Amino acid sequence: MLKILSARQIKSLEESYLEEKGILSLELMETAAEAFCQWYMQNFSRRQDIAIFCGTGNNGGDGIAIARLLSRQGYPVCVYTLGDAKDGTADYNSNLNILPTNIVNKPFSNIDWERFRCHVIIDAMLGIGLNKPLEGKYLDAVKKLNSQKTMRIAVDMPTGLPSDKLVDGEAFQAHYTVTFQTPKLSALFPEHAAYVGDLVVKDIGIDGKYFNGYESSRYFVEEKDILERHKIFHKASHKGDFGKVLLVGGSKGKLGAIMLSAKAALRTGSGLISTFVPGFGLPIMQSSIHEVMVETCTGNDILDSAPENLDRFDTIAIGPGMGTDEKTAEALKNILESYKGKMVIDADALNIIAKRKDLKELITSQMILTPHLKEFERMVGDDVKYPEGRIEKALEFSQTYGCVLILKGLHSLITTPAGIQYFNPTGSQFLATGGTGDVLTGVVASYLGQGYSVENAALCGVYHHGLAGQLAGEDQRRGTIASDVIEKIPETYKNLGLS
Ligand SMILES: NC(=O)C1=CN([C@@H]2O[C@H](COP(=O)(O)OP(=O)(O)OC[C@H]3O[C@@H](n4cnc5c(N)ncnc54)[C@H](O)[C@@H]3O)[C@@H](O)[C@H]2O)[C@@H](O)CC1
Ligand SMILES: [K+]
Repeated sequence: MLKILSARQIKSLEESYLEEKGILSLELMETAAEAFCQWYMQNFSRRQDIAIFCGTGNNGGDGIAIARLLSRQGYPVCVYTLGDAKDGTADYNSNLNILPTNIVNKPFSNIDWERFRCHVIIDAMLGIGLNKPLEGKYLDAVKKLNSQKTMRIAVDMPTGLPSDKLVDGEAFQAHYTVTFQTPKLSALFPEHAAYVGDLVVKDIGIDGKYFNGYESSRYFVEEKDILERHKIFHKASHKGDFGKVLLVGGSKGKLGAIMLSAKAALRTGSGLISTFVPGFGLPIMQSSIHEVMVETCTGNDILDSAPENLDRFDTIAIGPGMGTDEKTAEALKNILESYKGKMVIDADALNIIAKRKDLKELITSQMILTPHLKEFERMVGDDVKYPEGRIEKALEFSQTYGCVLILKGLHSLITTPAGIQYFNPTGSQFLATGGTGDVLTGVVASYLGQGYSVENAALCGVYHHGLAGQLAGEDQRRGTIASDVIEKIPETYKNLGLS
C-alpha cells in the first residue's frame, strides 16, 4: 500500500528523508529523473522528438535533468523554459549548469508556434509547488500545449493541478502522469482523468518507514497487496470450499443484470451459484446460464418475497435489476433482518435503502455497499459533486453504519468502518458501460462466498474487476461490453500468477 500524503506532508517527508540519509536534494532529484527516464525509455522510441517544458522550481529541475539523461541515451530533446533562471531553485540551477550545450534551451516566449513540431511533450513546468490557479505565461503554455496533437506526459503532476483539491481553471492534459513515490490525492479524482491520463507511480527509494510519522488514512493499492490477500486453494478443494452464493434481483426487462452478476461470480471462482428471481425469469435463467440454480419468488413480474432458509448460503448479494416496488422493499427488509452472513448490497437495493431510514438501520459490519456516484448521492441525500467532500462523506457513511463502502468510479474508493480508505489502481474508461456494476457485485460476492473478509473481498473484487476491464478494453476498445469484462476475469488470475 502506498500512503497518500498532502503536498505539504510530502515536502516535509522529503526533508526528513534527506536529513536522515545524509543525501542532497539534488541527488533525490537525479533519482526522480532517472526513474522517469527508465519508464520513458521502456515506452518510447528514439525516433520521437521530445520537447521538455520546464519551470524554474524543482519540477523544472526534474525536467532539465530528464533532458540531460535522455539526450545521453540518444533521444532527441529540446528544452523550453518558462521563467527566469535567476529566480530558480538551487537544484534547478545546478541542473541547468550541467545541461550539455548541444541541447537547445529556448525561452518559451521565443517559440514560433506556426513552425513548432515535436512528437512528445514533457511537462515539467509546475508540480506539487502549485499554489494558485494558472495565469499569464503558464496558462498560455498549457493552452498551447493542450492543443497540440502529440503525446503529452506530465512529470509528477500535470501543471495547474493542485495536489489535494479540485482544479480551478486550466491544467495540462497529460496522456500519462509519471509521479514519484506515492500518488497525490487529486490525481485519483475521476474529475481529473482528462488531466492525469494513465497514472504511473515510480519508486524513488523513500522507504515505507519514512511515511510512518505522517498521518493519513488513505492508501493507494498495489498489486502485491492483492496477492497477499488472496486465499490459496489446493488440488483437493471441492466446490463447497468455493462457497455457496445467492444472488437476488431481476425484474421484467432487467433480468440481464442478475445474469451478469451470476456469470461474473462463476468466472471469479464460485463453487455454487443460486439466483432468486421473479417467476417469469425461471425459464430464461435456466436456458441461458446452465451452471446456476434458480429459485423464484411468489410473484411473476417483480420480486415480492424472500427466499426460504437463507442460512443455506455462505453469502448473499442483492439488488441488480431488482426494481424498487413497495413489495420488493419489504422482501429486502425481510432478507436484511433475517440473514446474518456477509452480504453485497447494490443497485436497486441501495435505491430502496436510500429512502428508508428503518432499512439504513439494518446495515451491519457484514455488509459491503457498492454505490456509484448517483446512488451514493441518494444514500447520503446530499451533493457529492466535489471530490474532497465526497471522500469525507464516504468515510462518515462507513463509520456511521459500520459497513464497507465501495464508491465506484475511476480509482474506486473502498472505505472501511475503521476509517481506512483505499484507492484502487486498476480500471479503464471502457468500464463505463451498462452492466459492469452488476459484474462487480458478482465478483465481490464470489470472494465473500470463498471465505474472504468483507475488507479483502472488496479490495480483491474491485482490483480484479478493474483489471478485467483493462484487459477487455485492450481487445475491444470502445466496443467493450460487460460480458467481455466477465470473460476476462480468468485472465486476471493468470496475469497475477494466481492459480
Ligand atoms: N518533494 C519531493 O519528494 C520531490 C520533488 N521533486 C520535484 O519537485 C517538485 C516540487 O518542486 P517545487 O516545490 O520547487 O515546486 P514546483 O516546481 O512545482 O513550483 C515552483 C514554484 O512555482 C511557483 N508557482 C506556484 N504556483 C504557480 C502558478 N500558478 N503560476 C506560476 N508560478 C507558480 C511557486 O513559487 C513554486 O514554488 C515536485 O513536483 C517534483 O517534480 C523531485 O525532484 C524529487 C522528489
Ligand atoms: K508537471
